[in-house]
Amino acid sequence: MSGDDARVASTTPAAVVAERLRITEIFHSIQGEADAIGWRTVFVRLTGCPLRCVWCDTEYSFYGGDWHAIEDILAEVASHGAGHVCVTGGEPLAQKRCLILLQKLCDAGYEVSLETSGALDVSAVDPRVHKVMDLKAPDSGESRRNLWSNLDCLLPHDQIKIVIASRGDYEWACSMLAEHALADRCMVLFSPVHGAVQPRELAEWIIADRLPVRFQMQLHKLLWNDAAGH
Ligand SMILES: C[S@@+](CC[C@H](N)C(=O)[O-])C[C@H]1O[C@@H](n2cnc3c(N)ncnc32)[C@H](O)[C@@H]1O
Ligand SMILES: Nc1nc2[nH]cc(C(=O)O)c2c(=O)[nH]1
Ligand code: SF4
Ligand SMILES: [Mg+2]
Repeated sequence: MSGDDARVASTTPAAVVAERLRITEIFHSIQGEADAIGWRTVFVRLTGCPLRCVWCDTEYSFYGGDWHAIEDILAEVASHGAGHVCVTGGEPLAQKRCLILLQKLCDAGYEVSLETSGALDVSAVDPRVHKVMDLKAPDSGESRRNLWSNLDCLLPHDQIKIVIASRGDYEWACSMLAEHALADRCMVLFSPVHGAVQPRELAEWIIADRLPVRFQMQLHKLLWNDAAGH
């Protein structure tokens, strides 16, 4: 194939349709986490995750799912008429073509957020995307997976989230806050593991220590208990 043929082939509808992602669910709800909390949002949950946080609330996204063409995902997102889209998982960045989805969602004019574990390189994520990047605390069982070089890829509109299961996790989070000057980089969120640490206890620790972080609870769990698809 000549160079020109290759260019034509790469822009045919068949090639576009070939850009597929494995998806667990697409649903329309109220954003329950991070800076866009409260906005009506369409969630695109990608299947698969290389981590196994012990308290993970979306284990149902580890396996299964269905292949969807990116153009079909865009059409389904549009059908809900929301201005915000949240790409989550599973670990969305475990599928390389997630980067294309993020770019196309931004091109379509949505306010796009990406929930990511912090274990995979975020450097190629479209800069228009608001990254919500976890740092995994020790009780998750996955803190060795934190990719610390990701911190230098964060933009002022991004967020760092630490999900806290115990006083030990809290103290680790305080150390990371100081050691990596986290609050100077972007907004930092501390969130209790649902059903583990008492939310009020975490709130009181933050107040007592005068931390420059934003306390966060998962709003969708208050609204709909633990129901999937919300
Ligand atoms: C299910 S994860 C999917 C995206 C990505 N794998 C990650 O870990 O960020 C989305 C968010 O839910 C949080 N999360 C998962 N289980 C939780 C729980 N039991 N309590 C509080 N937050 C939880 C994660 O820490 C993460 O911030
Ligand atoms: N309502 C609602 N808000 C969310 N924000 C982040 C979620 C996630 O699972 O990543 C989530 C979710 O599952 N539901
Ligand atoms: S990285 Fe995210 S999806 Fe994967 S196990 Fe941890 S919380 Fe669950
Ligand atoms: Mg969730």
